[in-house]
Amino acid sequence: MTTRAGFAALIGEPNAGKSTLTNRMVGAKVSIVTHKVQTTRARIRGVAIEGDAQIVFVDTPGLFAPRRRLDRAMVAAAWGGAADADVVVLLVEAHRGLTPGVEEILARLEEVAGDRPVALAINKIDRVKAEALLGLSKTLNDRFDFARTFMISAEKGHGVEDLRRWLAGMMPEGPWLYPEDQIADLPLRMLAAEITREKATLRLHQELPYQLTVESENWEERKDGAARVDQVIYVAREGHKGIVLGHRGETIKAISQAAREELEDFLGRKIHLFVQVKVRERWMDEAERYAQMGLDFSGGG
Ligand SMILES: Nc1nc2c(ncn2[C@@H]2O[C@H](COP(=O)(O)OP(=O)(O)OP(=O)(O)O)[C@@H](O)[C@H]2O)c(=O)[nH]1
Repeated sequence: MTTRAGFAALIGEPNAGKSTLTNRMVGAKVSIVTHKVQTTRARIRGVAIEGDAQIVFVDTPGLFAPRRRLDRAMVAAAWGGAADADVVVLLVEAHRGLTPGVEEILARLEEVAGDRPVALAINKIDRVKAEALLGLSKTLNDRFDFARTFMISAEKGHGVEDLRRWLAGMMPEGPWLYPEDQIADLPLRMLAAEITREKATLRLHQELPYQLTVESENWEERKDGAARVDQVIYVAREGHKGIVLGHRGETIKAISQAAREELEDFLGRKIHLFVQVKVRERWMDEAERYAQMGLDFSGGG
């Protein structure tokens, strides 16, 4: 069987319905969390499976109205995410139409999308009359050469299947990017890995900033509502292991404690976090592989 896999970037103004749509396409579990994650830093919203295709929805955090410096960096990352994707979906709210915010996106869409196909999804069609929809579709299609236009209601589910099927067909042929049993909590794993990486970087005072990666290898839901998370901090050399461990393991203890606290705070639930250190000399290759997928775990910027 030929499999397909790739990345789809969802862009749109705040409130356009990106989370609700992801929810619909991916399954209920991740959405609650990814919605929160979306406002911060994770780059994957969720993974959908449609027939033999795997569609990875890439996040575009804080795409609009940058206020602080950090936000500007996030905006750049957001557009970067769109540029790395195989296909871009622009979500526009049916009842709001061509707002200044949508104008702003359209102005940069060509530059960002390059030769990648861009689909238009007019969302919240349950809020307007059919006549209004046709007018809006025409207005928007006059402004940009969309590969397809979908009329959807992410909330009610109308048109979502069509969109997902189309996206699946747009994915390049290739092996699936994530094992099926991991996709439900992938955004959680990534978030947890990013937090630990950040704590390690802070703690190590730039000693090994570009030379460690963090992976959440196991995420286990417990009956009592807590989760057990097993992570590995990978370093490039044997000698680096001691630096991360610290005297009598004090450094890694401090790192995992800080990471656990932030993760618990963020998710509002109890987390049992176990962090190990391992050597992986070829991690640079891995970092490159992730970069090709539009991800950046290396922190090397
Ligand atoms: N009536 C209607 N409401 C919708 C539809 N899709 C989303 N909404 C609502 O629109 C609001 C925003 O939806 P979200 O999915 O959170 O939007 P978002 O684009 O992820 O928002 P940000 O994360 O702030 O960028 C929520 O109250 C949704 O319930 C739809 O098809 N119809």
